[in-house]
Amino acid sequence: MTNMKIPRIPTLREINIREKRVFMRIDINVPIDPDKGEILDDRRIRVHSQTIKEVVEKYRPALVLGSHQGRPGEPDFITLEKHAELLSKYTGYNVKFVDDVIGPTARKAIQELKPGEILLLDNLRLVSEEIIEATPEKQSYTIFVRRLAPLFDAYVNDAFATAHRSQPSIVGFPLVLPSAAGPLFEKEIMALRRVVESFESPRIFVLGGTKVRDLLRVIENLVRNKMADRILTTGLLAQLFLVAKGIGLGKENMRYLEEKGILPLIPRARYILLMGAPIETPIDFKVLIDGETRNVGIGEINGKIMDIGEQTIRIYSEFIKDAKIVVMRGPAGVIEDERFRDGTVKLLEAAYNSKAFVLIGGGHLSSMIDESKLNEHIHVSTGGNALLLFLSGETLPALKALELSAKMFLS
Ligand SMILES: Nc1ncnc2c1ncn2[C@@H]1O[C@H](COP(=O)(O)OP(=O)(O)OP(=O)(O)O)[C@@H](O)[C@H]1O
Ligand SMILES: O=C(O)[C@H](O)COP(=O)(O)O
Repeated sequence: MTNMKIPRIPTLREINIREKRVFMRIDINVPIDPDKGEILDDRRIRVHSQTIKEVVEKYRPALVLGSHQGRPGEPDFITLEKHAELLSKYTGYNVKFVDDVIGPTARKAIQELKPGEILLLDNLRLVSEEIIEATPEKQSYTIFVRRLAPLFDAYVNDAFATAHRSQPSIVGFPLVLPSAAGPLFEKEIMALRRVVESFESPRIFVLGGTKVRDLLRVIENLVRNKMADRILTTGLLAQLFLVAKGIGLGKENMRYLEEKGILPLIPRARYILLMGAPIETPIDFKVLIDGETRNVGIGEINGKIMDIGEQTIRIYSEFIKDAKIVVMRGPAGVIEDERFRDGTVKLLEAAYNSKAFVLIGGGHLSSMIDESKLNEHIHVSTGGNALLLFLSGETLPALKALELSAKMFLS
């Protein structure tokens, strides 16, 4: 158990959105094929569609949806036309789309929306202010918020997966509009209580993917709050810790880590190890060399590391099987290529078969779940790093902003 307390946040039962004009922040940031620009997995869109449908049927708001997709400069930074088509398919409503966010076209579309209708704005990160992190107070003065807030009666945050970003669409609106957490957000917080308020151990965290900077912050919190018995590393995080341990990964992998801006994090990773963090690293990898895949031990790495190896899968699976709490975020390998999905799939299988309470987070990782294997011991979060930062003891900016909003509009 940790000394964390989960703040009370306003829900839809506490604000009036019936037939009102509502801005609902969702997170339909989904994995995108870097070459074709196609949506690789629409799980987040399906999950949000269910909630959107419930809200529209229950309250008939004129509902304006906003989400980001990717980050400027990355291949997955695209506009949201395809997202709107899938939202229409899964909600059964004709979800209108406007290729604008705060300009005159968007504002006109918002003002013309009628109760029971749904409009999706374009990628919120097309507005430069949206990629800047600042306090809720500062964000409430952005052009973004000042342009759109006057058009709405209320704001709903259903984007748990972006709750760790102190960006205008997450923390700016709650200070100027009556606000609440959406149904999905509320459900995520209930699941997290199970992990935070339990004594059960061993508590295993399986951390992978590429958002290494975010993950180091999580690990530092986990160590400080004694939240983890073991941290099993995969993805680029595993490579960083191996380098921090002084294990050579070969030129090709070092060059890749440099391109991804990961090498400057080596001292921080070394410090985490010196602090005695329970970090486990792979003992073998699946590599790509001259177009062939091979399983190699960490003493003999050549070729490009693409997934964790067979021995590591076996050892990590044992830890997962014997755990009481398992938290997983980020894939173990380059899952866009089916040759490198074994690590991710096998660790997920260990989680399905474990007696532990399992929390699975992250867009790419969630896209690999076999939904037929899920059971009541498994909560699939829409959040990736938001989930982890919360679990590791950080106050999520979105929760702080909703708490401030409740004090201003609901007390
Ligand atoms: N060894 C590896 N080398 C290069 N890329 C890797 C490796 N292992 C995993 N990846 C990449 O990690 C990416 C996903 O990382 P990310 O941190 O975004 O995970 P996620 O599950 O989407 O979490 P979130 O939802 O928080 O983004 C995939 O695009 C995958 O190709
Ligand atoms: O996938 C996620 O973690 C959320 O959508 C946040 O995305 P970001 O890391 O680009 O802010």
